[in-house]
Amino acid sequence: MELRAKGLPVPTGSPFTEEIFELLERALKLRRRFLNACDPTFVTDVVSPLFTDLYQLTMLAGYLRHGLHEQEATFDLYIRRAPFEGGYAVWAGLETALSMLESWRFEDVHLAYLRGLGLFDETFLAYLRDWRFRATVTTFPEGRVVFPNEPLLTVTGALGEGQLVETALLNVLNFQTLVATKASRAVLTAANGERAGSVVEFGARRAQGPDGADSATRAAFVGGATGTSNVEAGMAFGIPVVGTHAHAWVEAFASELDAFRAYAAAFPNDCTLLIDTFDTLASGLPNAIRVGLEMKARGQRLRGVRLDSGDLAYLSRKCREALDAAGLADVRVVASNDLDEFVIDSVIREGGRVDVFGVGTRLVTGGGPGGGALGGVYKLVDLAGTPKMKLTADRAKSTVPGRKRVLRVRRDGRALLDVVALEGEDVRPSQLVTDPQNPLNRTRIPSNVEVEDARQVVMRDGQRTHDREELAVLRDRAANDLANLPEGTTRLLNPHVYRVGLSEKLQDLRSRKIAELEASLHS
Ligand SMILES: Nc1ncnc2c1ncn2[C@@H]1O[C@H](COP(=O)(O)OP(=O)(O)OP(=O)(O)O)[C@@H](O)[C@H]1O
Ligand SMILES: O=P(O)(O)OC[C@H]1O[C@H](OP(=O)(O)OP(=O)(O)O)[C@H](O)[C@@H]1O
Ligand SMILES: O=C(O)c1cccnc1
Repeated sequence: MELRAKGLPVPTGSPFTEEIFELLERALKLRRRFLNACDPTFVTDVVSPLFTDLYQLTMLAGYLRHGLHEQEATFDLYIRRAPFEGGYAVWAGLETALSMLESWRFEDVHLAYLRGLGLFDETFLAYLRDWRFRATVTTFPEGRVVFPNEPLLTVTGALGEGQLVETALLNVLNFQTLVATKASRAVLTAANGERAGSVVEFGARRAQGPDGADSATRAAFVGGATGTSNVEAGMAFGIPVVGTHAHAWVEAFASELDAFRAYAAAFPNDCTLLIDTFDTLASGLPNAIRVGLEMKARGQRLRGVRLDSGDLAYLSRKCREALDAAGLADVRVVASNDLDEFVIDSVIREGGRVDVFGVGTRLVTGGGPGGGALGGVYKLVDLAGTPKMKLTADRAKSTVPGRKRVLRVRRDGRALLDVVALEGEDVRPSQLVTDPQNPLNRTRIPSNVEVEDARQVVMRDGQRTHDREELAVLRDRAANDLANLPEGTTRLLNPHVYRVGLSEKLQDLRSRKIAELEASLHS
């Protein structure tokens, strides 16, 4: 039928009409703003306001029915643990999330689908038709280094608006923060080398779907990767695209030498040769050196050689020695093959001479111990001026009620600790702060420090309060923060635990609330 000609799948017996498919096409176009956090002109496929868990919609319909949807609610988004058993996280995905909040509208096609579920009445669907995100968002700037147990992002506005965006906010911010943090770990480790290496991201083929790949590329760049092999993300976000060639190129020619010469002829200004197709030291390296010298004689430069198997420390040293001895000291050694911060660390400790680390799978999937997913949560902490909290069996892990501010305490520019206080509360040196996970662990804010608000309002009435920030600004912010943490905070193994403390008033509120809830449970 005609609809098939449009390339859209038509389920057998589908109730969809031609008109609805027109609407679907329009909705798909609307989705295109989402990933495009840094270049509003770029068009890519994105998510709609149906990117939510069904229970957000059922709760919202229920709030509407009971007249609660307009009550002013405050939700805090936070993490309970730093990813990768590390000491920090790099806050990423904010621009993406804000683009989404700004653009979400329920189109006819969405409403038609929801109607078809048979769960919702027309009053609710009419409410959704006019639904806009008009709330206030307060958060850390993107790229900032952040810590567990502090509100990273706070939404204040109508209950019905704050509730609906939970799933998408968590999805975007959890994933990009995970990947940016992973990237920063590889980048900091690589930078410790004798010839400080850089990290480029090679993960598209192993990422969780195309949108996962694009988001991961963006986040990896915020975390300090210098380039990507993902061309779509390169275009969307203005990230430098980089690459070598694959084994297939070598296999496609009669010999490795022919393949190298052909690549050099095709890309004289950007030629990095993969030297492990047959035998790295006996064949790949000598052939690459031969081609490098031929290029040099033509006034060109072989840019690099890539190692993709074997002991990368040993082989990179051998490459460096042979390249230097041949007068090709400016040819860089690129390494890839299941890299992560731990392999990079090992290669460097063993005297490896790698200039560029191409990191794929373990970066874009945020894999490794303590990784896989970031467990950020989004909790209601105040409703119509009444602080709210959720109790857990382990009382110390219960949520922290109330509307808050977060302060970063620095000395000589270096971050020392973060204080979570009540909104409007004055925070000064020498005040006591309490560990959110252990009320017995208290400390005083030191003297001779600067105390600054760590978060700012980035969206008011659903509109951004600032222009979009360039990706390069976010990345510089992350690099600068990472360089100004207490010693040991970025260590891979058993890092220093950066202190986050609750102010006295906030701790009092939390204790009172726990006592109240416990009393009501036992009455
Ligand atoms: N010096 C090193 N220290 C620690 N790990 C290393 C070092 N060199 C390489 N590795 C890692 O060792 C693992 C095994 O690499 P190796 O090339 O031997 O096997 P492979 O991955 O099966 O090879 P291939 O990709 O050719 O199938 C890879 O994850 C690689 O990142
Ligand atoms: O190892 P990653 O960190 O994911 O980096 C990307 C990998 O992708 C390519 O390999 P390819 O997909 O061709 O397979 P391979 O593992 O057999 O080399 C490349 O040669 C890297 O090894
Ligand atoms: O350009 C490369 O070398 C590359 C790209 C993707 C994956 N692995 C390697």
